[in-house]
Amino acid sequence: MVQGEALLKLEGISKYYGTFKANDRISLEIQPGEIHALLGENGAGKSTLVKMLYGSLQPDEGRIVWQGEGVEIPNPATARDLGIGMVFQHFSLFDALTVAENVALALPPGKSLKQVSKELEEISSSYGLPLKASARIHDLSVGERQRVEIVRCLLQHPKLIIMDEPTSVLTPQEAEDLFKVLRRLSDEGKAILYISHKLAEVQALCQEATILRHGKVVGECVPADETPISLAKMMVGSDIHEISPRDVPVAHGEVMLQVKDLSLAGISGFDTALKDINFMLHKGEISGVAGIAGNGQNELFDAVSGERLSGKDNVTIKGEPVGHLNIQKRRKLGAMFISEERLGHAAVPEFSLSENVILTRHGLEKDLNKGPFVSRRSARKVKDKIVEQFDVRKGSDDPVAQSLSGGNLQKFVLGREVMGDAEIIVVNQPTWGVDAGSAAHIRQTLVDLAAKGAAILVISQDLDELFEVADAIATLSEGRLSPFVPTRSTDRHKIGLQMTSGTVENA
Ligand SMILES: Nc1ncnc2c1ncn2[C@@H]1O[C@H](COP(=O)(O)OP(=O)(O)OP(=O)(O)O)[C@@H](O)[C@H]1O
Repeated sequence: MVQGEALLKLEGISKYYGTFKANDRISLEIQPGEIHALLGENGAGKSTLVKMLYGSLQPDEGRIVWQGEGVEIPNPATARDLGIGMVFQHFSLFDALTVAENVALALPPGKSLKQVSKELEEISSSYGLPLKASARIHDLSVGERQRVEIVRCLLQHPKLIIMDEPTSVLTPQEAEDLFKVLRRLSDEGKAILYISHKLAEVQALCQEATILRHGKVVGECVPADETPISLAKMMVGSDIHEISPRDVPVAHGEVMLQVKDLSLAGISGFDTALKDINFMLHKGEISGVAGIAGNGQNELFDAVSGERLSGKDNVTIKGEPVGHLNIQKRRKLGAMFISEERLGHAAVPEFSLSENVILTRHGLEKDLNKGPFVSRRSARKVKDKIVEQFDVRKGSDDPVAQSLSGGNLQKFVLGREVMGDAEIIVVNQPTWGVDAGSAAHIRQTLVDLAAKGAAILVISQDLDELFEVADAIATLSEGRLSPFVPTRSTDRHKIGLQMTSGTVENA
């Protein structure tokens, strides 16, 4: 590689899905040691672009120049051989295996497990990413799992590391630790391509940014010279909306949802047991449950929604015991549930959007039911309404759910559930992977619904989000829920510490 030469140069890269152009003649340059942000709204084409760099998709047009030479990257193994590593947003580790076994699987064969263990412990301690080679993945926190991914990537000696929303699963303290590691990697000459919707962190960390809109490069900038608002404006092409919070403390109205003495053992070895959970959710109130993923969030959601049954009196909706009732019966009582896992759980991947409307809204929306039949025309109308109100971007009129970008599918699923007259809304990670403009829209929708009297429980790992919308916050740690405290009487630091301490007293 010639001195002063770009590490990576993309020249007019395009990618089509059918006739839809997801990347449109993208050009960008990354220098060695540069932390380069790739920004853009949901569906702007970021994942499509990095998949081509990692060899899991092939460009239809354009050239990838790596260290001064044109290259083809037919598969991830070639990307790794070239020195391009990726830390995935959805962790790709095997739960039942140890750290060393997971790492060994990604390395070329030939090294003994003992050798791999030694190397990984050396690299992990030298970078301040403590890990035990013999630990089983299912015993690790989400932050620790991310460390495994990073160490695994570092063992392949990458010159460029692609990171897709790495802090979305971390506490503020863990995110700070990660930034230290990334700055050190950059000082050592490793470049990082960093995708994030958190614009403040992009400003603190990244030296350069490329902004995509509708598959095209619409700008390049030095993030530190911008503000989160000006960055968001470049991405969206117009001003983004700021949340207008309710400034009056909420008077405690009628109890809409109550969870009482709820303890549930984990079903498999990998679930978290819920331990003596107690709380009340009142009319017009937004309560936020903070916590690091894997501390019982999904189990709590499942128990409240009826995905998993409990004792009859453990859960009540408007005073009626429902612990023994399934999710459809709880929906009929006016409650809506939006799960974290969009594909497969909240939406059927191979179904069109209108078919996905039918899934949760049949029996609730009058027009959808024509006697014993379902009206597809009405389902398409409901779909159009959601798409318009929640600005869902898609490649065709009624595409299958799995073709939407992550953030757009989230907007669709949330829109589907909150349309209509839900009195109680329970939502798990409402804006995970959603861009800044749409996240603001979703949060505003929740605040407005509460102002109209809905009782809302928001389970979220995003503390900024909870501080923006919630009237009261509790933390979930190792299956125990702390008492709710009014948001204005606590702060991010205290809640962040409580999330990691695991010593929370139950209410
Ligand atoms: N397999 C596919 N088939 C058809 N269209 C697709 C497919 N994958 C992505 N798309 C479309 O391509 C566009 C770009 O998607 P991509 O996932 O690259 O966006 P993104 O910028 O990474 O979004 P997000 O921030 O939501 O992850 C979207 O409009 C999406 O609907």
